[in-house]
Amino acid sequence: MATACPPLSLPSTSLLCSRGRSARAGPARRRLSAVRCSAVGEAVAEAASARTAEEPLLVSAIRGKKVERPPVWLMRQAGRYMKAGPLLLPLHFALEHSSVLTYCLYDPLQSYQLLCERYPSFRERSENVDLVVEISLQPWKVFKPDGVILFSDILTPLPGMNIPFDIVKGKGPVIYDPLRTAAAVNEVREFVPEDWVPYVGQALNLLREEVKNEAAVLGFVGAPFTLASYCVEGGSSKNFTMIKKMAFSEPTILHNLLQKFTTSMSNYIKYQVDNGAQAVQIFDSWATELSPADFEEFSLPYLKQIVDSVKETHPDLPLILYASGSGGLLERLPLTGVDVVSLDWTVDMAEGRKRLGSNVAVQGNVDPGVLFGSKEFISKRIYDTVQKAGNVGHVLNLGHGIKWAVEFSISGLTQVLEASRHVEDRVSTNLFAFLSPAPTPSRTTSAAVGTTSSAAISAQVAAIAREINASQSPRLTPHGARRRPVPELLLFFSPHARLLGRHGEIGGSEPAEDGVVGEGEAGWQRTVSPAREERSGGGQVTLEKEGLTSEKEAVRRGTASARWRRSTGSRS
Ligand SMILES: Cc1c2[nH]c(c1CCC(=O)O)Cc1[nH]c(c(CCC(=O)O)c1C)Cc1[nH]c(c(CCC(=O)O)c1C)Cc1[nH]c(c(C)c1CCC(=O)O)C2
Repeated sequence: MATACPPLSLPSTSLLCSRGRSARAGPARRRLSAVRCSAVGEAVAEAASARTAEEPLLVSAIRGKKVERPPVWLMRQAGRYMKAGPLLLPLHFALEHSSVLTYCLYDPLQSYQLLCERYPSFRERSENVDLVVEISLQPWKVFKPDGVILFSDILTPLPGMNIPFDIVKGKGPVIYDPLRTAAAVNEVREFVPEDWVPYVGQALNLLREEVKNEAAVLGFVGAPFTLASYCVEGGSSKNFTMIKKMAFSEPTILHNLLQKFTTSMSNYIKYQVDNGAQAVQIFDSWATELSPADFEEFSLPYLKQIVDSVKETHPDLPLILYASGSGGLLERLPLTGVDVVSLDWTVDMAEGRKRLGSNVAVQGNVDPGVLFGSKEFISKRIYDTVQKAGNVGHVLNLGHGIKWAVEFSISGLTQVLEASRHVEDRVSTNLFAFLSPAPTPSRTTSAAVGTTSSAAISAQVAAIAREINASQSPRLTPHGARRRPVPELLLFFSPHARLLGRHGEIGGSEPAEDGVVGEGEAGWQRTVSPAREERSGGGQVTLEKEGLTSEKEAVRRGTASARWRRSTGSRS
């Protein structure tokens, strides 16, 4: 068998704002809340205890506490749907302490796509700390879901287990030497995350710093059977012929492999939580290819072993189990000991609840295809799901990941405002999470950011709409781009926006040196958070407004060039 490739070591200094970052020497152990994860039934009793700032809504909901609304996040929220073509957004912020009007042509809905162009290798994107943090944060900054999932893959640990793999565009995962013999399985090593994926620990730590407790930082791993299916099949599979052949003719070999994944994924979950993950989802996507009897032999015992091992050292860590198409296995899934079972949309939520029993919370289960529907249709389906799931122990999510073809409808604040007027119950905030970009943390509007009340969101959205109207910005289409309507969307300044802004066509040339990109007239300014600035060795990256004759001109010229300047002056 081929030897495993070493972890990609990418020069993160060439990216984003990471100059001189000092990664933590070791995993920072974070104390999770002392509240034990309890059964849904019991939890109602302790429901009076309100969520604290120490605990994100999602974690509270999983613990069975009564929460003001079901938390929401979307599987595959990082990346997949951010597929639209180039788009230039004129943005208008009146900064509180400055008369300078600041613009941003950075469109986060674009940025995953742009990053893919610049970093076409999935492994590169998912193994570089800066990119992982940036991509993980993109959907959170735009939509403010209650969970921020690490941008990574279930297969990321494979090289560390001596199983070389890659993800090939248009093809998916490829395992170069499929594991089909006892000898090949013997070569598989136990995974030591600290040695092989230090970028995962670093990224999780950074995500916790960035997200604070406004959302839960979610880690994830693949389940043994699902990982084994990729390794034995050599990649994605329709019929799972090879792994079934092994299971039914040489089960000992498969059990040996499953045990290796079990020990390794237990370690990996512990590593993730030690570095900041506040809940971990176990993906057993392909376990449902097994008959119930075979699930009991080839998946269930290993899942249970992982849960037992993790709960022994990390009893408070919420564990979520997802298996797509799990209707036939539903009663068996809680036997793993997980805290949450994620349902797909082929199961009715109310029936699913009954079948799972009261000792487990549920996640799901809106059909991802519903996102192709009208806003009214989406609202109705969300409302149904929330009602059927009940008040306690529900995390609203899709039944599977966002489909490739979905381009989120963010077609205007007016429409969203309209929706907010008509939807007045607790579903409304979830509706916002699905349908609208999160309000922007501009200084003028930051007061309401982070609140979950729909009234506050409406007020903020109205303020943003007024800002946009007042500025009467021209609607632009970038050079060479297909003409399309510009969403009236107010965006944020990401601490990582430098690279993205450049790709958003505000500057044309490559950086000569960190922070210096090119010459031009349009003016931009962004600030680096103190924490990040410290990590980047001090200094502030600014892109300043200079030589503009009008706002309109700034936006127009923004497509051509801009001047980035690195200043080491004071923070603004
Ligand atoms: C296409 C693919 C990859 N890796 C994998 C596939 C599926 C191939 C198949 O159907 O057999 C394997 C995989 N990766 C993940 C799962 C479990 C979830 C599922 O059932 O889809 C599975 C089965 C989690 C994930 N895989 C990824 C995440 C990222 C975090 C998030 O959910 O946003 C997770 C949890 C990211 C990922 N992983 C990959 C890409 C291209 C991306 C980024 C964009 C996208 O979502 O398509 C490569």
